[in-house]
Amino acid sequence: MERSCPVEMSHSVMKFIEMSPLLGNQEHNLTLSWQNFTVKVKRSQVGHGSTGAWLSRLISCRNTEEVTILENTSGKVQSGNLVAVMGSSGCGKTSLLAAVSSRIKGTISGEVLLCGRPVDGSLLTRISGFVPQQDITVESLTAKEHLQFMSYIRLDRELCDNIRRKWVQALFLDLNLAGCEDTPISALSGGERKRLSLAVELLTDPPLLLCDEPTTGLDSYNASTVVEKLHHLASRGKAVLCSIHQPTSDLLSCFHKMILLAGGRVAFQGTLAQAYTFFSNQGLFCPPSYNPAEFFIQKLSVIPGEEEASSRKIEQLIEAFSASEVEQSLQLSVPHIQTARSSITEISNDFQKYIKM
Ligand SMILES: Nc1ncnc2c1ncn2[C@@H]1O[C@H](COP(=O)(O)OP(=O)(O)OP(=O)(O)O)[C@@H](O)[C@H]1O
Repeated sequence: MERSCPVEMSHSVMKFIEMSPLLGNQEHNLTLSWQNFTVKVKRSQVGHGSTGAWLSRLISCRNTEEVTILENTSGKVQSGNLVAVMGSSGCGKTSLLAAVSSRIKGTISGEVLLCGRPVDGSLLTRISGFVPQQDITVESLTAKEHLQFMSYIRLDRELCDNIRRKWVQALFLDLNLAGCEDTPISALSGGERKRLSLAVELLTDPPLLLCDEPTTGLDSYNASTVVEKLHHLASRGKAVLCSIHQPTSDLLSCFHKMILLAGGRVAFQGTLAQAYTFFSNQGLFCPPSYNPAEFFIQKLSVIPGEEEASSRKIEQLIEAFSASEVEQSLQLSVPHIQTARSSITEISNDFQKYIKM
């Protein structure tokens, strides 16, 4: 049965309607920062050598070891900014996105701050949307059925069907998906599929968006439509943190800033211009015809056969960056207001306004 709009709407429904400026500008002034952030996880340790491995599997008795996947990282993303997280495979891009939005299990030290104030993980998950690398969908549903279904899961139950439908419609238009509303998910193109995953996260209109490698597996046209959309969302006031694998020069220029990771540590963060300067100051000059993202990532990758030498060079770059002016000014620009940790139940009005549901 359809839920019609009651005369007396609940506070949360009113707030949803008032705060549905997806198609207009949002005036958020949010800074998410993380400081001295270290994440350790437990990993199963299978015995070395074929007998050990075989025995471990046989008796299902694996030891676990604690591995550090992010080490002493600091950084920030602000409303209005699209920030790229880059680095070679396994450097910690996904872990960073998951950790700063409190979506990772492990031993975590350091602090995540919202507008300079320490915040509770449940608040972070509620004010952020996370677009995973791999989506989980029912392939036989059409794009519209999927988004409508997700709207029942994600949005306030009191929201009337008329508003819910309009919101879903607005998202389809906004993400250039209007032509494929009735297409089964299994038949969507890679780009449409990514934009549908983005639409699901935008249902709650979060001020903070985290996207894990949204361009992986897409051709250059579809990759650019996805990144342009993220840029557009940032320009309308969202803070967007997005991991990405070696974007083309054109795609990289859509990002306001970049964070380069190596072995779970920050090797650089700042603008593209600052990256050119930093690497040049280290004697690493990106040739004019070269893709800068590829160049920077290559300099931060361990080269097979030259593990020791390349690891030493990476270590030097990390140390040089932590002593650089860019890093020092970044540290100074992150406010740190000493207050008790804000939780979902005791948040101030400042944060309450960011929560939709
Ligand atoms: N839950 C976990 N348990 C054990 N190891 C983990 C866990 N999560 C991440 N790791 C390890 O941490 C490292 C970083 O992983 P992460 O997925 O963040 O890298 P990435 O940069 O996103 O890689 P890719 O570009 O290949 O997707 C990897 O070596 C990975 O195996």
